[in-house]
Formats: sequence, C-alpha cells, structure tokens
Amino acid sequence: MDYQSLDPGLPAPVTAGSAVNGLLANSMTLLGLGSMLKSVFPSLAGQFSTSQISNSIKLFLLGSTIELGRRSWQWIYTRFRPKLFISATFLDGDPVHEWIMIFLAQKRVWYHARDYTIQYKTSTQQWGVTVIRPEEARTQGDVKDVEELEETVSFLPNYGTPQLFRWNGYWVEVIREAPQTQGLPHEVKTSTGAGTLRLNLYTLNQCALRDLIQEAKLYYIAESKQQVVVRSLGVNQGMMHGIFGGHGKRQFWTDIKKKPYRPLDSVILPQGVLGSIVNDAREFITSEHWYTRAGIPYRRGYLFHGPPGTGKSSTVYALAGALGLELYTLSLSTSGLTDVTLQMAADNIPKRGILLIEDIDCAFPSRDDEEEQKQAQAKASASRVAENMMMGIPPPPGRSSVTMSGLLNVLDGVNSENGKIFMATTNYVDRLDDALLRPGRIDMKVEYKLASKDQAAAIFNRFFAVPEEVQGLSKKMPYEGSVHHPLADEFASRFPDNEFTVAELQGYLLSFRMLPNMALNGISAWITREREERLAKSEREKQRKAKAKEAKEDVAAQIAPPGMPPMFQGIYGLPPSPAPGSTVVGVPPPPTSNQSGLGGDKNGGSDKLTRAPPLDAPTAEEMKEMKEL
Ligand SMILES: Nc1ncnc2c1ncn2[C@@H]1O[C@H](COP(=O)(O)OP(=O)(O)OP(=O)(O)O)[C@@H](O)[C@H]1O
Repeated sequence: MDYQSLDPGLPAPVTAGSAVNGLLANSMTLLGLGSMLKSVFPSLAGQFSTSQISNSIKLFLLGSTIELGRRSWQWIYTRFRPKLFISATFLDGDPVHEWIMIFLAQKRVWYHARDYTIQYKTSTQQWGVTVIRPEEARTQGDVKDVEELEETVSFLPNYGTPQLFRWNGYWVEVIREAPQTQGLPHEVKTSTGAGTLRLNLYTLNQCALRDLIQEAKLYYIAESKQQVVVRSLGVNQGMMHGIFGGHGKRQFWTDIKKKPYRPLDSVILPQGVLGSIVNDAREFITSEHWYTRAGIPYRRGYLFHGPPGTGKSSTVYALAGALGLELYTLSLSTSGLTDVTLQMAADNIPKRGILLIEDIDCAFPSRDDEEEQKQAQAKASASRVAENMMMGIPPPPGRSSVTMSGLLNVLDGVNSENGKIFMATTNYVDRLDDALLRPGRIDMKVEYKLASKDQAAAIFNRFFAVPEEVQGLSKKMPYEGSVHHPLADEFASRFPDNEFTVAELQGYLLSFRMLPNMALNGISAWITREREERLAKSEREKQRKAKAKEAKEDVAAQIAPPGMPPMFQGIYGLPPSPAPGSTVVGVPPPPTSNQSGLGGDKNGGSDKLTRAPPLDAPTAEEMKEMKEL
C-alpha cells in the first residue's frame, strides 16, 4: 500500500530510493535505452515488460556506481593515508626490535596497559615492563620491595591493544602483534616471544622515525654496557623445517641471553697477552677505511687454543663487553645445521657482531685425518648397522652436516667482509685443518697455557686484595683494578708453574673466599691431593682402556665367523688372516675353531671372559649377502 492509494491527491513522498529511480528513468529516456533495447532484443521484449528490463538495468547501474565510489575512496585512502603518519614494523628476533622494546619499557609506554601476562623472569627475558612508577611506589610503601618484585617478575602487556604515547612532541601509537607460530611444530622456536612491533608516528617528518630509532639504539648501548648480549641460533628445528619468521624473513639469532659484563682485568693471562688481543681488535674496528683503501677484505679472525679451563671463553666475553660488541655463538655440531643454513645464519650477523664458534675442532677432523677416519667409520658403521639391524635398533638421529668447505665459504664469503669478527676456541689446535688456520681466516692465534706463578699471584690478588670501599658494591658493577695482597707472593712461591689450570686454582680459592691465610696454608696440601688424584685417575683410565680393548677384540672374535675370507675380517675389526702358507710379522695367526680360538689365549690358557661357542662357517647364500653388504 502506498500514499497515493490512500489519497490520490497527495504528492508522492520523495525518498532516496525514488530519487535514484527517477534519476535512472530520466537518464534511460534521455539515452533512448528503452526503445533501443526493444529493437535489439525483440524476442526479449515479448517475454519481459519494458519496465522489468529497465529496472534490472537501473539496479546494474546502481551497483556499478557504488563499486566505482568504493574504489575511488580506496584509491584516495591508500594514497593519502601514509601521509598522515609514518608506519614502521619491527620483526621479532631482529636487533632493532630489541632496541625499541627496551626503549619502550624505559619510556613506560606499557604503564597504561590494562591487560598483562605475568611470568617469572628468566635469564632469557630481554625486556621488562615497569608498571608501577617509582614515585607512586614511594608514596605507597617500600620502593625496594617494588624493585625486587620487578627484578623477578615480568609484566608483559598482551598483544593487540594499541598504546599511545608522546615522544619528542609527536604522538606515537605502538601495537604488539602475536608471533606467527600457527601450524608450526611444537618444538620450533622462531621468535623471542615478544611478537612483531608496529609503530605509527603521527607526523609527516620522515626524520622523526630515524631519530626515534637512533635514540633507542643509544639507550640500548648505554643499558648494555653492564652486560654482554649473547645470541645463539633459536631455530635449529625451524631450519630443518624450512620455517620463516614474520613477514617471510628468516630469523636465526632469536635465542638471546645477557651475561653480566666481565672486566678485562678479571681475565688473568701472562703479561701483555690480553693487551695485544684488545689492541688488535680495537684497531680493527677503527680501520675500516684503511682496509677499503688497501683492498683487503674487512674482517678479522682469532683463534684461542689451549687446555680446558685456561680462560679462552672468558677472554671472548670480556673482550665483547669491553668493545661493546654482541656475540653470535654457535656450535658446528648443532643438529640440523647444514652448510646452507650456516651461511644464512652468518649472513644475518650485523656489522661488527662477533661470530663465536667454541670447540671448533669437534665438528670435523683435519683433512689428513679425514680419509683415515672415513675408512674407520665406514668399517665401524657397516658392522654397527649390521649389528643394530639384527637387534632391531633404528639408525642414529641426524646431526650437523656442516663441512669444512662450508665453513671456509662462510669465512671467505662476501658478507663476512662486512666488518665481522670471527672467534674460535679449541682444546686441540693440531686437529684443525691448515686451510682454516691460514691468515685471512685466522689472523691471530693465541695459545693458552696452564697457570704460571705470576698468574697464581694475580688470581690471589683478585680474590683477596679488594679494597674495603669496593667490597659489597652492587653486583651490577664489577670491581675493576687490582691491589697487591701481602700474602700473594708467598702463595705464588708455593704454587707450581704449568701444572694446574686457572679454573682449578679458582675452584680451590673459592672455598676460602674471605680467608687468605687459610688459602695460603692449605695450598701445599691441596697440590699433593690433586697430584695423587690425577695419578689414580690416570691409572683407572689405563685400566679402562685395556679392558675396553680386550672386550672389543673379544666381541670382534665372536662376531667374525671362523674361516671368513680376509676381505670381510676387516669389517669386524680383526687383523687380516695371512694367505695359506704365509706368515705375517707381528700379527698372531687367527684362531681356528678346533683351537676353540674364541676361548683361549695365545699360550693356550683359558680366558677370564665367558665366550660364545664358535659360529659355523657361512653358507654360499650368507656369503652372497655379506658381499652385497
Ligand atoms: N686466565 C683466566 N683468568 C681468569 N679466570 C679464568 C682464567 N682461566 C679460567 N678462568 C676461570 O675458569 C672458568 C673457566 O674458564 P673458561 O671457560 O674461560 O676456560 P676455557 O679455556 O674457555 O675452557 P674450555 O676450553 O673448557 O671452554 C671461568 O670461571 C673463568 O673465570
């Protein structure tokens, strides 16, 4: 029912719909679309009335007009929106992300958040959030209590809620987005958990964003002075799964730890050694232009080698702290690490980051040994696999497949010229390949030795000659500088040169932390005890080795069937049996079954171990299988 049917005299009310209808009808009349349609589709005109066709066209035109309007708005919005504010995204795991997070925590941006996740602070926690202002805490009660709480508990504002704050006269909006881990295997760690950060800076001044990042970086550097940032590969599993971090970028160094800053002079080395390392590294950092001008790749490699517990790692950490550099540490035996992922991880290290590979000898043997080892391994694995197969044991899980040439490529690669410092430690320098040790890859080799008398005196001073005003100071500010203790020389004279490591000596002194006299009086007894223990240990080790050798020979003799052709005896670790009629000097003849060879010693006596009965000679079919193996 409409108005006209109620009262034909009333003028029809003007609605938006009727106005559009009228507009479309007029335009159709003007364009003569109605008559045109009739002439083009006479058959259609028979089936549908002119008004039905014109209504459909009206609808079509209306839809087109709306879509056109929408697209025009989108076009205008996308062109003009970025001009209203500058937007920046910071990916989790990237160093800049951490600068910004710490900067935001310092600016107390999260103070106004109302939605938190509270968790216990661990050593990997990188950024805490201050939720109670110290001045408020002061009025509320004990500031110390609040500080202590914030040292142990993390207040993490939840994802998604934007926070607005003022910085340098600009309004800045910050949003944390959840890390994209959906669908990834449980064990994969692709982020630090802080999530992606988005900043919207309400200004048209492009420099504002740069200034904000610069300020965050400076703040971060000042904050990190008391700490050494150590990053390690956080996506070992992810690398194998080919996982990408947020925005399709691979994040490698997401496992972040902060170690307390270690003063350089807490590392006690022979006179001049530490100074030469520090000077070399400092000179390198400041001579980029010289390297460029001379056409020499701008990188530097250091190798610290020597017995365990002599201060190699301590040197690296103290050096990183003193130079304000971050450490990127990896182990070449990391499961799943390949040449390709190693290269990508190394490429992701920023300029002047230190790539640290500890125990570099563990990954592969030197090339000379490689061939020998390959043969030994082939033999061992053939017999092991065969034994395991018999016992139904699956093959061992995959381990690192980094090769020597892969590592050399990383050290020589284009990106490694980017001011990168490479440091490696090893207990066995002789096992390293010459190719790795050549200048250009390793430029400075430093040998670490067992403690000397001088080092003993220095470490004694370090423990006991701390001035009273320094004792009990904040743990965040380690004491630097040394004072001479009156008992230090006497202590050093009782300590033998080159027999114990600094770590061992440190262990001894730790039990007398405040008691220098007792440390001095007990040192000779400790040395005697240590020597006796070492002797006993080496005796035990000798016996263990002898037993292991005996057992191995025994097992090999049990596995290898008598009468086995010489070519297969090697697989079981047996010496080859001589050709009939020949004698091999120094190699005892293999036992025969009627000697009950698996049970008697060479003098015909019986063995202590119980032995399995001799196996029958292999059949032709078994021989064929063994050949295939
Ligand atoms: N020269 C040294 N000066 C000061 N402390 C040392 C020194 N050598 C060892 N230490 C102490 O001994 C412990 C082990 O030292 P560190 O890890 O540096 O030895 P390392 O040579 O790297 O051993 P490894 O080869 O087993 O890695 C640390 O607590 C460190 O403080």
